[in-house]
Amino acid sequence: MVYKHIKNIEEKILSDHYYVLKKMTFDYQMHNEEWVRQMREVYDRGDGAGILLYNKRKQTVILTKQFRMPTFMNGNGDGFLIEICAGMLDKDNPEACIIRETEEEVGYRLKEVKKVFEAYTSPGVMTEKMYFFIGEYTDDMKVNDGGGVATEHEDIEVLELPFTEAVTLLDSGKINDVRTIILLQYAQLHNLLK
Ligand SMILES: Nc1nc2c(ncn2[C@@H]2O[C@H](COP(=O)(O)OP(=O)(O)O[C@H]3O[C@H](CO)[C@@H](O)[C@H](O)[C@@H]3O)[C@@H](O)[C@H]2O)c(=O)[nH]1
Ligand SMILES: [Mg+2]
Repeated sequence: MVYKHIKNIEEKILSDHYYVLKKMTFDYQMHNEEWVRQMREVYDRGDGAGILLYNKRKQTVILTKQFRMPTFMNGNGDGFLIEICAGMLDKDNPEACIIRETEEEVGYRLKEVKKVFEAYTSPGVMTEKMYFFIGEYTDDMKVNDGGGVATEHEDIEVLELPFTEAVTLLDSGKINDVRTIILLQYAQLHNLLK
């Protein structure tokens, strides 16, 4: 595909230790028609999927709590963050990924999930697109205690809490993960637990 506003794209790998950091240099035509040479560092760690798990009968949701180094480096106290269950796609499609992650991280085997939207999570810096889901869980779907993949040293605390409590955490600023904020607000907006 050729676009009129961008040409002469060069890419250089700056780091590929685990995921890939690239330096992208390109000519960009601004709205005033002037061409400028721009440089952007772009981190590519693939795409992801996340899910808000909810139970209408119990009026509960399932969230996770885990240590996140980038937040520890940037003002999040001890570095633990409350999040939706989420993971990276690896080679799966988004739906298969989120069903697998739900079993690994929180221990429920879901039969169906519903995709509610797709969004770029940090569009100035990362290529990542994330697929957002909601899914109903019931106690009989529980197959293990969750916690994440031991061999990868995942150490995930499973939080099952009343939806009202999750909303209180949201309103008091104690939920600081944007993906979690978005899905909890989605649940409020769409009366998911009504
Ligand atoms: N050794 C090593 N392991 C890593 C590194 N980065 C990630 N991992 C490992 O890779 C696995 C990733 O776990 P997932 O559950 O698949 O991903 P996630 O970290 O929860 O990512 C989710 O949330 C991110 C937001 O923070 C999203 O960016 C991502 O798309 C996804 O939704 C974990 O076992 C983690 O330890 C690294 O630099 N080095
Ligand atoms: Mg995860």
